[in-house]
Amino acid sequence: MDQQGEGPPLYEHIYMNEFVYRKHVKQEEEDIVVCVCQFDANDPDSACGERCLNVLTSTECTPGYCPCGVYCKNQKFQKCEYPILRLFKTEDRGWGLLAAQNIEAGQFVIEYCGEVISWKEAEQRSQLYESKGLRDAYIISLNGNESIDATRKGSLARFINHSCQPNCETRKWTVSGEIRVGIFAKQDIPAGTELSYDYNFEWYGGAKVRCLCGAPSCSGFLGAKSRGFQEAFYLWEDDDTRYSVDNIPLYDSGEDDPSLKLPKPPAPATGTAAEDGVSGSLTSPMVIEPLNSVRIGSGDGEAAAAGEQTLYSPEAHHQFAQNAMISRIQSNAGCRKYHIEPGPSKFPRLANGKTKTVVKKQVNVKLLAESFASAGTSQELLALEEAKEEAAAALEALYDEIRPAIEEHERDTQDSVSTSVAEKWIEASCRKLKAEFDLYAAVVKGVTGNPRPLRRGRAVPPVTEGEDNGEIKYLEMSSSQ
Ligand SMILES: C[S@@+](CC[C@H](N)C(=O)[O-])C[C@H]1O[C@@H](n2cnc3c(N)ncnc32)[C@H](O)[C@@H]1O
Repeated sequence: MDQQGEGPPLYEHIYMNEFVYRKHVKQEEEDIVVCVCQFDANDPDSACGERCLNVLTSTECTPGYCPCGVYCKNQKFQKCEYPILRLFKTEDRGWGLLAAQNIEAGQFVIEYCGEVISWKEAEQRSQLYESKGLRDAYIISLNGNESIDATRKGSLARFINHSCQPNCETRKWTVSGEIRVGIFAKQDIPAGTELSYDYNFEWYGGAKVRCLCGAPSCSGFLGAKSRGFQEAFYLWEDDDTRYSVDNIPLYDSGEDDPSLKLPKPPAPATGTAAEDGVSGSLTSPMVIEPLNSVRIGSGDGEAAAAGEQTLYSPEAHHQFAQNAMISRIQSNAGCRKYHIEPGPSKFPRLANGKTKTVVKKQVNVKLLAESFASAGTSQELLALEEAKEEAAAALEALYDEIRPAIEEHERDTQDSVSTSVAEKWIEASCRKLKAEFDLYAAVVKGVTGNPRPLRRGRAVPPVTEGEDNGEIKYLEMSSSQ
């Protein structure tokens, strides 16, 4: 929010991205895609309207090359063709941006300009801004390697606030060989309406910031729907009720053997995470994603209390960045095509489209194995558990390895992941599934074929008279029986 009291926030206004750590791509002539539109004075859509090949691929026409010349309508980023917008001070979210004229659904509103920096630089700057107490986040993710930082230099787009029910959305366009981020109207926006889009905040373990968008579907906090945030704060979500770490009743380990007991369902929340009073700094990069992306967020030091990484150590940041990447990739086009997911999802989708956060029950195989009388079964279980863990680790490692490839394909070409990457992934997933299957099959086999409940009177080997006091007894058998 406003760092300078009542005055306008200090930043340098720019109309184009500035390249800080590298030069702007120099587009070769043979790389320029020329459309086949022909200007027709009677057809307003003829000069690079919706049918233009470049428009269809979210690429702007290059001045001097477009057959429609000065009539070309597909150079909106380059010509800064924005509707009239007005900066205003909101009551509770610092500055915001208004439509000062009616805007039509689909209309290009403004480019999100700033300094194009590497992802590493974005991490460092985030830490710096955090340490300086800057509360507002202006860094967005541009592609797998780069971000746009509008903190010091930017366009008016830097003032658009987040909403969980936004009237605008972000889209990526290719302009002269570079990807640029535009804000587009999702719906007709009457003059005087505040503009908003969904930030898809990346959560790095920073402050939990209450979302003040006021939408009925508001998620409570900026980034609350991000995977990392949910993992840190929510264990369970039922329709509109979220059960956070704070709400889970303490389990009394003295009651019985926890490994053999299912977790109790959480008690109804009295103060869900969404009700915690929080404030704090927020300098984590935002992620600008294609429309089908997962939301990602920003958060706070409670993560540390919850056993998560602490704020902004390089390792911690890397860790969170990885988690965040996983969230994004889960829903990108390439992964949908090949059903690539970063392991079994902790957030299954409900019929109403919401996610349900469930705690995966951890079976303590060691204890389970001990409860089988047969030493053979025990050993088999332990060996299979080891195989399962190895396969899971291999899958995780592979995921980290192929993540940049998936991102590159998703972001730069909006295309699917390459077949070889997908095949590698499928192979590793199968290996892990097989290891899991073998383990659980062995457990079942151990239960059905080994510790078999026997009662007197059945056609089973007899037990000694007097032993039958109603208790279930187990008979030692070999696991192959
Ligand atoms: C890109 S800036 C938006 C402009 C900002 N309001 C300003 O005064 O410069 C993003 C920051 O605005 C604030 N913000 C944006 N949307 C918000 C929301 N829905 N609820 C609470 N704070 C919000 C947060 O501090 C966020 O980090």
